[in-house]
Formats: sequence, structure tokens, C-alpha cells
Amino acid sequence: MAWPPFFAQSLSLGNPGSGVAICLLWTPQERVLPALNPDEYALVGNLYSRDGISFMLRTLLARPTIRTILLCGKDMTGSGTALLDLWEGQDAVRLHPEIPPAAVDLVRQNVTLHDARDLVRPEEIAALLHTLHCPAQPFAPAAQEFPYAEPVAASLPAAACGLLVRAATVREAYLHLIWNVLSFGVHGGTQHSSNQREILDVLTVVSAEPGDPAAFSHAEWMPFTRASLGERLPNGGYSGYLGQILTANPAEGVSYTYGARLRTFDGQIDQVAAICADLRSAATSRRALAVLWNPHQDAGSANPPCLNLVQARLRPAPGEATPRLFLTVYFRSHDIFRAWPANAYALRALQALIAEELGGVELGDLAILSHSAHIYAHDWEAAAELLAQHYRPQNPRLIHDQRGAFVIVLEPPVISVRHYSPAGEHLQTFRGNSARELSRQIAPYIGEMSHALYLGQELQKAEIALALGRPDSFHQDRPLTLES
Ligand SMILES: O=c1ccn([C@H]2C[C@H](O)[C@@H](COP(=O)(O)O)O2)c(=O)[nH]1
Repeated sequence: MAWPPFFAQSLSLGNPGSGVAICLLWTPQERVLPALNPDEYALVGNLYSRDGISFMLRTLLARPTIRTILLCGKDMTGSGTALLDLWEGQDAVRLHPEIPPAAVDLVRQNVTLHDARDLVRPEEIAALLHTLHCPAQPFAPAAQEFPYAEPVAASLPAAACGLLVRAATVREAYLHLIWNVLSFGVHGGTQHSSNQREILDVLTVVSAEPGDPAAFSHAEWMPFTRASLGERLPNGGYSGYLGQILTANPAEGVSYTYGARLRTFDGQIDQVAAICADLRSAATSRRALAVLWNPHQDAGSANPPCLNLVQARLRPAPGEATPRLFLTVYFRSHDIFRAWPANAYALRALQALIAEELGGVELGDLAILSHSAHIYAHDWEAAAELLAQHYRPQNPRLIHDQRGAFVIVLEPPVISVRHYSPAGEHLQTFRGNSARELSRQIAPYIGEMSHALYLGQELQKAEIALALGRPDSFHQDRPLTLES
């Protein structure tokens, strides 16, 4: 059996006859090892995370001759404190479930932890080690090894609030949203019977969904039919769900419609007409706004509207001269799986209707801010199945960075990086000696994660070509040509 069984490359072996292991926490081994006498320890390693404690136990049990652990080095993330807590009998650390409690007890009872946390000076660690005379002495009759299963996390860590999702169409955005809520949504109860996963304040920006309902990106696998969404009628009206949002016609079986709130607020105000009038009188207006929350009716109501605010803006898109019509909406509560796409299509139709009223302006982005973006527990399985069938992560090379492009050129002894706008205008130039230095300089100007990863790889290639004295071997987007 190979020992150590895990992370062997990250551990330094000394004298198998010693019963001492040194845990350096976050302090680099290469700083400390030169000062130590390798006869005086069996093993030196780090402990960066709480998960590492399980691997430490596995290593000790796989060759049960280590009787003292010298715990020193910088305790950056509290992993050292967690280790001590475990030795003191607390159950605060989640250990790998395959390690039986009896095996954990065996280690705790037979291996002494020598607490010298935050001792970082190599000479001081060496001096302390010298005082710990502890030969290898078995504390168990045989080695114990346990199976190891990769973890499957139920929910991944993320910021408490705020997520930006960009997509060309409602269909594409819908799949991204489901993936995000299932992956990062916080589990919790609701006022309804089912539990949910929820992200707070998700801003979804849809840039290229057609405004004409006949051309919507609807797919037959969405949880509502194309027929129920409705269409534009020859008389200028709308049928189905579109009718409920764009017209004041009452709908059967619902206590209110968004259309009634938009078109006849408090029984009288046509807020869509008001938005159009406002933008017609002042194209730069920031006051073209409709509210759907009516305090007279909604405070304390059992069924208040989820869509609360709609704002329209006329503004040219970057690099363009003529204004487009942008629409931003706010939902206090959004059922991402069942309601989001139908809401999004109807709002795109509303955006198109306002643009048409304003003389046929082009559509800008539709921005939907969902305060509570959730998927109910009874839909988790169907939502996951939908992803399995239809969600393909985007090819990072095809994601367009609206903050521009970077061209890397070697000008020995420096690397130069030219920043261009999406329209090809040269904006600024950065110069530096290493990939790390340039990464730091350009990071604030990169708009997409995939673009940052790509540039990191290209910069590293440029640095290697420079270090090898072969600047000719570097061409951005091509492998290094070192053979010739
Ligand atoms: O246009 C709508 C109407 C309703 N809902 C969902 C959001 C919530 O899941 C539920 C309303 O529940 P409360 O937030 O009021 O508890 O309906 C939407 O997502 N969009």
C-alpha cells in the first residue's frame, strides 16, 4: 500500500522511524524545510481547509506510527483551530462519512497535538521539533483504509445577493436562470406549501429576442404552450397571456391582470399611453415609468402583483447614433421555472408595442430584475430534467465581451497589451514583464469571466516565449512554435 495515500506530492517525507508529523497550516513548506533536521520528523504537510482534516486522519490511520503532531504555521482560515476542536471532542468539523467514529477516536486518543499555531519562524520551529523526542510506535495493530467518494454538493456557495445573467433570447436566458437557481439557490421555506431554492436580486438582460410574438424563441419544452402565450390579432389586439399584460381586458379566474394595472390603473390611468407621451415629449426622459403595486388594494392582499414596476428609456446602444427603446422591469417575487419565460415574452411584446407607438424605434435590451428568483421543490426534478435535455454550457470562445478586445504583442523585454473597443478603436496600451503583472493591470477592463481566463492563458504563453528568448514563437490564439 502506497503511503501517504492522498496528496503524496504535497507532503514531504522524512525519517520513517520518527513518530512526529509537522502540520504547517498555511506556511509554505519550502520556507521551513531547509531549517529542519529530516531525521526528526516522519512527515511535513499543510492544512489549508477543514476538509483536509479528514485526509490527515486517513493518512495517520493508513500507517499508525505517528504519535505527535506539531501544529505550527499561519492559521489563515481557522483549519488549525478546527483540528484542535476535533481533538477536544467537539463535533464541529464535518468529516468524510466513510471514516468510522471509532477510528477517529483511536487517533484522538493516541496522537498528541502540540499546539504552536502561528509559530512561523523556521529556526523556532526547528528548535521546538528538536525537543519532541518521539519515536515511531504503532498505536493500532494494522493499517486502516476507507473508501473515498467525491462529494456531491446540494447547493454551491454564492454571494448573498446579486447575480447578472446575459443572454440573446428568452429561451437561452431561461436555461441559464434555471441552472443558476438550482446550483446556487438557498434552500428555504415559503408562504406556500412547497420549499424553494432562491437567489436574491437576479438581473437578467435579454438583448436580441424578437419583438414580434410570431417570431418568439418559445420552445415546445417550456412549461406552457405557444397557444396559451397568445398572439397579435389582425385587429391590433392580443390573445392569450399577451392579452392579459398588454390590454385591459379582464381575464377569467384571476383577481387582477397586469394589463388592467398598466392600462386602467385605479380604474382610469393608461400608464402605457403615459409612458409613450412622456418619451414623445422628451426623448431623454428618465420619468417614463409605470407602477403596478397599488397600495389601496395590495397592502395585506392574499394575491398582490409580482410585477411591480416598468420603466422605459430611449438611449443609443454603444457605438450607435439612433436611440433604441430599453425596458427595465422589477418583480418582487419570481417563479423562475413556471412563470419567468411567459412574463419575459409578454414584457418583450410590451417593449415592442411602446417602440412602435414611438414611430418604430429599434428595441434595446430587456432587463428583468427578479428580487426573489425561486424554483419550488415540486419543480426541482422537472427543472433538472429540462437542463439535462436542453442546457449546453456556452462555448467560452463565442461569448462576446462588450468591454472590448485585447491584442498581445511581444516587444522584448516587455509584453504589450493593446485594448480595443468592440468597434475596433484603440483605447489604451498596457506594458509589463510578466503575465501576472499584466493580468493585474487589465483585469478591471475585462467584462466576461471566460475572456479573463482566455487572456490569462495567452499572457502566460507570451511570458514563456519571452523567458525562453523566443519572442518569434508567440502568436496570440496559436500554440507556441518552439520546435523550429
Ligand atoms: O407574474 C407572475 C405571477 C406570479 N408569480 C409567482 C411568484 C411566486 O412564486 C408566486 C407568488 O407568491 P408570493 O410571492 O406572493 O408569495 O407567484 C410569478 O413568478 N410571476
